[in-house]
This record gives sequence, C-alpha cells and structure tokens, in this order.
Amino acid sequence: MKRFFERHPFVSRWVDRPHRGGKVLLGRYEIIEELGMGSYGIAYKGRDHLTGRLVVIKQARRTKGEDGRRLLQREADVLAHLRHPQIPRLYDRFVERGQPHLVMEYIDGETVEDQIFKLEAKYTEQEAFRLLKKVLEVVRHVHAFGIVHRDLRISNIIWRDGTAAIIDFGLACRIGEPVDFRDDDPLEKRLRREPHPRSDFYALGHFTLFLLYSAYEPTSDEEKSWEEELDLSPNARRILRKMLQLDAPYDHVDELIDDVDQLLAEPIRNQAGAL
Ligand SMILES: Nc1ncnc2c1ncn2[C@@H]1O[C@H](COP(=O)(O)OP(=O)(O)OP(=O)(O)O)[C@@H](O)[C@H]1O
Repeated sequence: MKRFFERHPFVSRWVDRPHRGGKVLLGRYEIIEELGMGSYGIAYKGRDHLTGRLVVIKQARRTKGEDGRRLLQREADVLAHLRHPQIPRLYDRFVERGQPHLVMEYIDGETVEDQIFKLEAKYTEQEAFRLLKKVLEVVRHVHAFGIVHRDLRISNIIWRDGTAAIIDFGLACRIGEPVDFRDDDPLEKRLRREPHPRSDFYALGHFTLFLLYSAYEPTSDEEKSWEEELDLSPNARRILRKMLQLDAPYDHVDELIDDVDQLLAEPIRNQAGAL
C-alpha cells in the first residue's frame, strides 16, 4: 500500500488530509501554514493561543501507517529528553482524528540548504569549519545523552542569530540500539544510519562538503573527486577523510572538535591556497 501512495502523490495527499490554515486543534493550536510534507510527517507553523508562542505542529502521515506513527513518537520521545537552546523543545503531544501530533518550539531562521541554494551564500574553508564547530557543539549534547541523530543534512540545520540549531529527530536512535539493515542496503545507507556517533560525523562530512562546494567554480567538465576539485588545507582534508571514513574514523565528538579547533587556529590561507 505504501508503494501505491508513493507512486500517486495526489491520492496520498488526499488520504493524508493535511490540516488547513486557520484550523484550531484542541481549542488551542492554530495552524498558520504548512511548512512541508516530510517522509513520515506533515509539519505546520502554528500559534499556541494559550501561551501566544509560535510553534511547529507535526502530524504523522496516514499513508505511512504504523511507520509514520512510530517515527513521530520516536521524535517526540527524543525531544522530551534533550534540553538545549539549539534543539527544539517538545511542548506537547496529542492524538487528533486518530493521528498522533507533536508540538515543538518553532526555530525562526534559515536552513543551511536555503542559505546555499536560495540566498547563494558562499563559505570559505574557515567559515565552513566554524559552522561545523557550532553544529558539533549541539551534537556533543545529543551524543552525551546516548543518542545519535542519523539525519544531519543541510535541510536539518537552521541558522538563527549566529547559532546553528538541529531539527528533525525522527531517525534518531540510542547508541548501540539494534538496527535492521537489509542485505541489499547500499553502503552509503549503512554509514549514515549506523547506531554509532560516527554515522553523524559521516553525515556532517557531507554537510561540510556542501558548504565548501558553495564557493567552488568548476574550471572544466571533467568529473573529479572532492579532493581534486576543492582547494583545501592539509588539515581540512585530513579531518574530512576521517569524517567520511576514508581513513580511521573518529570515535568521539571531542576528538573531532579538537581537530576542528586546531584548524580554526591556523593562519587563514589566501585564495590561491598559499599561507
Ligand atoms: N522546529 C522547527 N522549527 C522551524 N522549522 C521547522 C522545525 N521543524 C521542521 N521545520 C521545517 O518544516 C519543514 C518540514 O520538516 P520535516 O522535518 O517534517 O520534514 P522534511 O525535512 O521536509 O523531510 P524528512 O522528514 O523527509 O526529513 C522543513 O522545511 C523544516 O525546515
């Protein structure tokens, strides 16, 4: 059934029946607008009339059946444990029309994806690693609770007033929790979803490459690897190779933060790559 809905998005939207703008849930949470339909939930910007705060209301998608409900509950459980200014606070959870909903803090800012693709931000090596460091400080808090996020992408990092917030904890799991991989799952999926801190470092390696590529101007049509295309300092290359598990990976976030600190303390290289 899930496959059918994936092939027929119009039918799926009709079955998911997203809430309309202006609707008030539980006599309290007003839907302002739909923010997006994710893989298992529909997110709305809303207003809590009791507190006056802007909130995000997330509803499990009917078409995702039990999986959708389970992932939404999972996100709520994880958010309930984490208390950090750069992680949305869980405010409430409830069931409406048979579908679980959660209410969390609205993070007012731009995703890094929007920064790169809509606002055309360009990151130098130092800027990219400075942003990575901010994300790692939040990740340190998550890992300290024995949790890995497993979905750290440019669309799940929100830039707000000089800080980086992490959202979308639907795939988060406990470190060491058994994970069912299928025999035909690609290596990439295993590396991103492993219940170990290194899966977050792997994802953040790709996140950092996205930032670095924002300032890259191709000089030929020839396909090359990131190591050939990007003009990186030896330290940046070494850190990325470990994050991407091309060399022995980092085991703990503190090792990675130490290396990033060392890179940030280096004299800034000029555009030609010389010191
Ligand atoms: N706490 C939040 N504060 C502000 N915006 C949020 C928050 N949570 C989610 N959003 C925004 O809502 C939209 C939908 O997010 P959601 O995490 O439900 O799905 P997604 O990232 O689009 O897809 P997927 O679930 O497949 O990763 C995104 O644009 C996201 O930036």
